[in-house]
Amino acid sequence: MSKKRIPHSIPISPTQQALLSQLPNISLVGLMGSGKSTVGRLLAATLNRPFFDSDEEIIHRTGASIPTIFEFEGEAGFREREAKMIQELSEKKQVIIATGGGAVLREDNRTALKKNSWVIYLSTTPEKLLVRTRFDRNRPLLQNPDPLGTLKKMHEIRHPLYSQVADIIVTTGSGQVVQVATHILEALTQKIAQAQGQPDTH
Ligand SMILES: Nc1ncnc2c1ncn2[C@@H]1O[C@H](COP(=O)(O)OP(=O)(O)O)[C@@H](O)[C@H]1O
Ligand SMILES: O=C(O)C1=C[C@@H](OP(=O)(O)O)[C@@H](O)[C@H](O)C1
Ligand SMILES: [Mg+2]
Repeated sequence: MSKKRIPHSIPISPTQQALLSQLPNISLVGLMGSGKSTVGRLLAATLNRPFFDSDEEIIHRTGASIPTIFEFEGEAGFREREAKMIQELSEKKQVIIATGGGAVLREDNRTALKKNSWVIYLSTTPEKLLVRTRFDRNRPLLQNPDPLGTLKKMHEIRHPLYSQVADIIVTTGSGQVVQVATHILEALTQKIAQAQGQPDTH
């Protein structure tokens, strides 16, 4: 798969920047490979906000990789660490948060995310997700003989939870990372302008 160059940030107008600066936290949810980490980083750079990736924070705190945590503590141990991290990150102000794909499984996590965030669900087909994740050994739940079947099952279970928690649903279909982030910025601008009873700034 050819690696597309992802820019550091997306140019936006000062008016849009000012409008978007009024938003609370922005949290990204969705299945593995939907782009939460990649798109989240780009949004954060564009909006000049700190970026926190739940998985990366866990790795940083424990000094262990996600596969190692799964190996020694099982999925249950990882979910405990994840829940603590989601609670902690949710308390921050004006940040961008990329969650792990399974964060929505716990009601407490969903409540925490909703409390201070506008939540964005990056929705993609299991087939597309497989293409994006198939050579990545860092997702222990997909290291089995039927990762597509796993992604389909996860989609079935989690899609209602992602949808339930989301303020904005973005179907990332064939759109590349920059297009997805641009679309999110437009959707956020429209939504905040609406909330304030102002016309859109485009
Ligand atoms: N919209 C997209 N189009 C193409 N590739 C994408 C898109 N979103 C993410 N990717 C790629 O898919 C892989 C997984 O993305 P990542 O951000 O780690 O997903 P997540 O954090 O949701 O698991 C990365 O290589 C990333 O560059
Ligand atoms: O969907 C999941 O259950 C998981 C998703 C991963 O994060 P990404 O969604 O960023 O890949 C990571 O938290 C862990 O491997 C479990
Ligand atoms: Mg991620």
